Amino acid sequence: MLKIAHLDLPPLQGAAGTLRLPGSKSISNRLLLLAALAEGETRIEHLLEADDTAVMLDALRALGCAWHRNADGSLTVQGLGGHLPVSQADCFLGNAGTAMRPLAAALALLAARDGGHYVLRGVPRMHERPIRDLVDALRELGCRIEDLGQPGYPPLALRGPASLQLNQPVRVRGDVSSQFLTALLLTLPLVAQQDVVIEVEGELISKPYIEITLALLDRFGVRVQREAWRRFTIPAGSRLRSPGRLQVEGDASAASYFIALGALAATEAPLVIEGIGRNALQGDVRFADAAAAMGAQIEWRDHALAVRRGRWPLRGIELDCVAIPDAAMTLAVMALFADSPTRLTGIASWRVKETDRIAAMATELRKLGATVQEGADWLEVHPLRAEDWRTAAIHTYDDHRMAMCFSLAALHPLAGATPQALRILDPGCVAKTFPDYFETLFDLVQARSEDIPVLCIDGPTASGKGTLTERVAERLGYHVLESGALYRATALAARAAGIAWTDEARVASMARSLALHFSGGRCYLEDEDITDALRAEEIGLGASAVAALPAVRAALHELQLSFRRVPGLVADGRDMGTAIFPAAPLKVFLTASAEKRAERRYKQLISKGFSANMEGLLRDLEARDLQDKTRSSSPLVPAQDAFLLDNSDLSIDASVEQVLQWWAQKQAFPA
Ligand SMILES: Nc1ncnc2c1ncn2[C@@H]1O[C@H](COP(=O)(O)OP(=O)(O)OP(=O)(O)O)[C@@H](O)[C@H]1O
Ligand SMILES: Nc1ccn([C@H]2C[C@H](O)[C@@H](COP(=O)(O)O)O2)c(=O)n1
Repeated sequence: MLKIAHLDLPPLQGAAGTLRLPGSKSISNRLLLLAALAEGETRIEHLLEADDTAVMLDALRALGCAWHRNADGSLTVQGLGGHLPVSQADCFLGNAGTAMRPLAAALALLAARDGGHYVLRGVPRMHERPIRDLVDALRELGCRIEDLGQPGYPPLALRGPASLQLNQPVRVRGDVSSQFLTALLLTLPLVAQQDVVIEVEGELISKPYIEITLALLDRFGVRVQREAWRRFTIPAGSRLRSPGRLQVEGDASAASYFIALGALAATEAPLVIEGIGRNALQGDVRFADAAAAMGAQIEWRDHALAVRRGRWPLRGIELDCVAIPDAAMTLAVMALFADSPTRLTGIASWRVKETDRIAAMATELRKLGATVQEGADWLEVHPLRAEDWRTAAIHTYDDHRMAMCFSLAALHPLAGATPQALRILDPGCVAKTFPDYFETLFDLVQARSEDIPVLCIDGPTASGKGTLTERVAERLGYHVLESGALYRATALAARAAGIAWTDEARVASMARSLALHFSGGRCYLEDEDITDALRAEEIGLGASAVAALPAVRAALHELQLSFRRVPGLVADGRDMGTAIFPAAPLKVFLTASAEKRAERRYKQLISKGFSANMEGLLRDLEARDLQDKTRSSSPLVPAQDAFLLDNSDLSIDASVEQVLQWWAQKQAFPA
């Protein structure tokens, strides 16, 4: 997950491959609540692991519900059988509407029936998201609900006991958010000693979400009778009973970004999206029809969608998006790639989501140069013409969907006109529903190699290149190439095979076939974790020896280039700026006095439990410097255009800030 201030995207060119969607947010949080309230134990597979489910799980635990993760990643919830073991709790629900609304209903009803005092609160934006319609419906039933802040908005206190009036139908508005009706449907079975009737006022929006609610209630043994979309009856004697085991389907709203990606950029082969298919429960899967209307070619499979570019440019459409409110945001960005305007209507609910999404979308699309008109419940986006494109820093308003859909703008053909397509501010906000969104995207997209930025950090041993590289890459969300590890692995593998480090042909042949891979900060040769073995001083000397052989350097050249992947690379070594990435936009040559470097290496070895001797280290380090500087092939010298950084008396943090400052000066968006 990227926890950085901003993410710079290079112009993207194509997309291919297969991805697995995270679990649906809407299904995950409904299932968690039902499983917690039901009788019996429920095992949930493919549950979404993100901020919105984390706050729900924390709240359930605070309410006395036990749950645990299983070795296979599934989650087991011990149902409470409709009775809370705690009579007081204060729950923080972040910005998760799918947790706030149903928990408010559940706790209001249980407090009324059994007594208790519960508080629900969230982040400041949650306290601006209306809940009055639900609170009014619950008050009409007799629940005692206190507004702790602005009336009609969280935070709320839910108290009891109170006498529940279930003889009359409970009325709830359906035209602001369907989550109010969902909250009542999920929780009224807790008090259904008699038939409980819910009547919807106004035209119900987002009906597919109610279908999800009804389908899940059915799995928990509650068969709600529905008359049109106006009247719902929970039969007397309804009880929530665990079905035992359940699977969460992939998130259909999250699928929209990849359906769009396929439509925009899968020109060779389809992009395969696993986790939803033709029998998907979620209404947002119908986003695929909208994308098809714009020109996407979509093959529906049982549990996957295969999407490729069809009509190009895309076709502008006019669509009532009331059934696909979340996924519809993606259409607004696709509209930039069309040949006629796209008009999205029925999106009034965007105004009360994580942010005012109509205003946010219009503002940010305009930053890219698009012409956009907006109304109370509609948005019209015009195709982005060549002369209008502008690279922009996209504000995401702490809204995961803003970050995800705007990343697609980097595919715009005009984005290639600038070295940096666009900047996404606060990309970490995707953690709400899709913590690995950007990593998933980067695995699927392609860019011209020369468009992918590289920062080179070269310098002598123990100058701190590796440390600086890691920190800078972390701050930019870029990949890392620790090229010394490739020479070290070659030396290690040669020694294991009994090949002398001076045998150029055999060592080079070994380097060409190295089965190396990096994962979770560890380095593997075949299946063996060689991370620690690589750091032995002796292997460092061996690496220096094999690195002096031109055939070995040539053998490792391609492998090093293959690390240049979207969104960017920070490469550390001796010849990154001079030989491997000579056109890199930023080259840093990092040095420190030999004494300081020996002292750092000494401390490093001792802290890892290795024995070390200062004089010996200084001697080895100077010998290595000499060998690296004087070899004929790619010697250790600063590139002509490198910035020199002597960090003998500079802390790690100060070195990182210096490099980031140099980098910012090279960017379209200086810090
Ligand atoms: N500016 C600094 N001040 C003090 N210590 C530092 C500084 N930069 C790095 N170090 C420390 O120096 C040690 C060596 O750093 P690092 O392993 O990053 O060097 P390196 O140049 O990558 O070495 P090698 O080329 O041998 O892999 C580490 O323990 C690191 O924490
Ligand atoms: N780009 C590179 C990287 C490393 N080497 C050689 C020279 C070093 O002595 C040895 C080990 O590197 P380290 O892990 O200490 O960075 O590998 C090189 O020649 N070119």
